[in-house]
Amino acid sequence: MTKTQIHKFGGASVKDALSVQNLANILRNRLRNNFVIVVSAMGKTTNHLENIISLKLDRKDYSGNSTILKDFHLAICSELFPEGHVIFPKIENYFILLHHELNKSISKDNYDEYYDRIIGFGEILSSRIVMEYLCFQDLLVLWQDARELICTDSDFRFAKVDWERTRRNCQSQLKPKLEQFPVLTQGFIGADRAGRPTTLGREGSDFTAAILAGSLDAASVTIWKDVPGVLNADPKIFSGTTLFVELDYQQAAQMTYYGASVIHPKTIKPLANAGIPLFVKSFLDPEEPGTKIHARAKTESIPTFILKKDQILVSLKVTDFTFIEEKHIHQVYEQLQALKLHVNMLQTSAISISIVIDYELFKLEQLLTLLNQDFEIRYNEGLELLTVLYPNTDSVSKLLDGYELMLEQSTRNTVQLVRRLK
Ligand SMILES: Nc1ncnc2c1ncn2[C@@H]1O[C@H](COP(=O)(O)OP(=O)(O)O)[C@@H](O)[C@H]1O
Ligand SMILES: N[C@@H](CC(=O)OP(=O)(O)O)C(=O)O
Repeated sequence: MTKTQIHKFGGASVKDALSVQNLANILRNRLRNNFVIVVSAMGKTTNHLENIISLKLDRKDYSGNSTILKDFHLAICSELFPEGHVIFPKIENYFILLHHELNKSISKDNYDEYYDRIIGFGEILSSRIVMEYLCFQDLLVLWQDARELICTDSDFRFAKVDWERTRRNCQSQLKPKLEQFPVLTQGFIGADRAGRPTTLGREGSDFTAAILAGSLDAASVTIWKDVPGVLNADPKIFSGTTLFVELDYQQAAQMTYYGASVIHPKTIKPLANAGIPLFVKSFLDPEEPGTKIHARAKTESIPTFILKKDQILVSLKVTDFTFIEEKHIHQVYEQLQALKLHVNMLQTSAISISIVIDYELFKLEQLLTLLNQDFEIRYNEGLELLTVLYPNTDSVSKLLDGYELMLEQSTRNTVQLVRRLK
């Protein structure tokens, strides 16, 4: 029996009608049974849905934004399908459902659960359009709701996978279908044990592909991107980048840990555990080999640059004339964990702790409230965290031109700079 292949197409690869046609062309000679297609929301749909949610939270009118989103999807369908195709009433129905959900009440207390009920509409719309288009092109695929497969806890927006149940669902529900047909499903979304929609964290569709691969003992995962593969820096920010032909799991995981957004950070672990290779390929140049991430890769230690924007540097100073001790770090980390905030960089001195965190709605003010009894807190927003792996003098010297250095940390193989535009 042929082993399953998983192919994931992100927002950029389904951002308009031409992209969907390109996706169909990529799949035309590849589709077979035991083949799973995972798709994300089209283009920037998830960001648009996030805007709608925050308008709703602020009790502002979101109807114009929702009309724009509907027209965006209908316009793509108009280019892909003839008038009267079944997709048009389907899209209308999804937007009726979306409005029904949006009409429910939202507050800071139920924000995360509300968010997960709304945000997954992007993936549902996209997967339905892509599936109908493939079938319309005589490329028969079955549509599968990922919420029936990916079982999670109820930690809305950051749900953790229940691996055992997910594997059971994949083996009992998905595998029999796959033996006969290719199946198309959504990334990013799942459901808790009560069937309530959950999500795996922003940009989590790569992770979905890895979860399905692990649960189906797949042969490989391919994620299709708008870049030639994994490069030593984001080509949208840095010039003269170099393609990694191969990476081992550890090097790839390290890059994603520091913020190389080409692969979601949780993607590598399930694949490494099962020894499943990950291919990162360009949907613009599908016959090019891209990057292969696997256990026996010949790795290159070339300078690698990773930039994280929207960073906040928080400095917490003890107020009782003691020095920083383990208990202070423990206290800070406990509150960060409660707020689900991840520390991108930590530095301690005699009397203060400095942490660098991502900007997250409401979170900074909550952190300040939780810690301002015991610490004098200062913070700077709108910063960048630049990590250089395998640095050399040449590669680091120019990184501060035009920037003010706020914090620096180096090890033998890593330099991290927190910088602010002058
Ligand atoms: N080291 C890197 N190599 C290649 N691309 C990178 C790297 N770091 C960041 N990127 C960015 O990742 C983007 C692709 O990932 P992403 O936008 O998440 O794709 P999608 O949402 O379509 O799955 C590229 O367009 C590029 O700007
Ligand atoms: N659509 C979701 C999930 C995702 O993974 O998207 P993409 O594959 O386009 O990064 C998001 O934007 O967060």
